[in-house]
Amino acid sequence: MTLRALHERARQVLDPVHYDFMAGGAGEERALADNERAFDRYALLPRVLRGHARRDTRVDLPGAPGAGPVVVAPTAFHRLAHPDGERATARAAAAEGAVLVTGTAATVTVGEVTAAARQAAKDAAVWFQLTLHPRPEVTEALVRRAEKAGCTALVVTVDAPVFGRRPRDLRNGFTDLPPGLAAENMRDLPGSPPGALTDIPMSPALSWSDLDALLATTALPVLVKGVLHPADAELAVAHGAAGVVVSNHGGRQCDAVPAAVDCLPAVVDAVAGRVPVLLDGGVRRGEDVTVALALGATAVGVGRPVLWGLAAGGETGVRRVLAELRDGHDHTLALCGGGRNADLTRDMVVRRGGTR
Ligand SMILES: Cc1cc2nc3c(=O)[nH]c(=O)nc-3n(C[C@H](O)[C@H](O)[C@H](O)COP(=O)(O)O)c2cc1C
Ligand SMILES: O=C(O)C(=O)c1ccccc1
Repeated sequence: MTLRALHERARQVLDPVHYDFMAGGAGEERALADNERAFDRYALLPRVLRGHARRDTRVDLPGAPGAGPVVVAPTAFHRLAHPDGERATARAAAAEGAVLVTGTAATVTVGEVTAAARQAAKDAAVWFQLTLHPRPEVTEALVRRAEKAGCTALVVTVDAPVFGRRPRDLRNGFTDLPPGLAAENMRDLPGSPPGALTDIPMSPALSWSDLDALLATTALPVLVKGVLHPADAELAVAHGAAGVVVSNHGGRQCDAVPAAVDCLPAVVDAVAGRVPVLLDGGVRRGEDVTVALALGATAVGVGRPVLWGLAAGGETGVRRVLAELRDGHDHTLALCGGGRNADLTRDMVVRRGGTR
């Protein structure tokens, strides 16, 4: 099944309210639409006769040496898509050599997620996405859970000082998980009542000093996710981030922002090779991976396509999505005369309908 067919199947099998939660974005969904459209505006200018007989598209990421170039971006509530939820996603990512970012809003505990990943591949890398809690002791408890589970990096989401306003969810009245599902990592945290807690507090009071505090409590590498402005990328590196994720949260936060991939080159320039730069938002085919890497990304994240694969076919569906993106990129790299991702350079990306 193609990625498009998996999406169509997912739309058929999902509760329409949950489909809307996954597919939708903030405001008029302009940022959401632009993430995908932006890739249509880039074209690749292959180089020829480069003599690379073999290819290797693996990348080195914090806590994940030799990982595939496609990372599973953190998305909330996988058990809405499939009864096995994040367990199925973890097995699929591990089997395909992809880093899985599980997180604060997972419906399976981080310990069960890492166990499922390791069962599928003993060297599987799982990262933990963290929503910084206004009370530092809560954040710290989450970090301890991720460390104990064997996560090899943390990803701090910084583009959600407040929750985005999403018209589809407001119209559908989607405010809570169905009975039996919960944000399992949020159970029994310090100062919270025992039992399930689906409410993940966001805080506009957070600042770079909260990142400093986090870095002081963990030895894990910490990536900062949700950077669009090059000055923030510079700050993230200066504060000790091990990586920067260029992302507009899949168009789910501020609707007025540009497509994530359009923000990538300026961030890559600001970071100047000091740490890896990842890109997520709108990656839907192997060629999109190639374009992002040619523009300077070390790896890309995918959100919704993984949810469509999960809803349509559980572990198998997710494996299809990850394999298709990885193999599509490998094939495009070959067509561009490359043997390694580093053979893709920015001069090989031009505007469609013109030359630069
Ligand atoms: C249903 C859904 C839930 C998400 N939940 C989170 C989350 O809990 N934390 C986070 O940092 N990003 C979250 N994201 C954003 C993704 O990590 C990623 O930035 C985005 O999905 C990438 O765009 P794409 O869906 O076009 O690939 C979510 C995205 C979706 C679609
Ligand atoms: O929906 C999202 O984009 C998201 O980031 C999120 C975070 C916490 C709980 C639910 C969703």
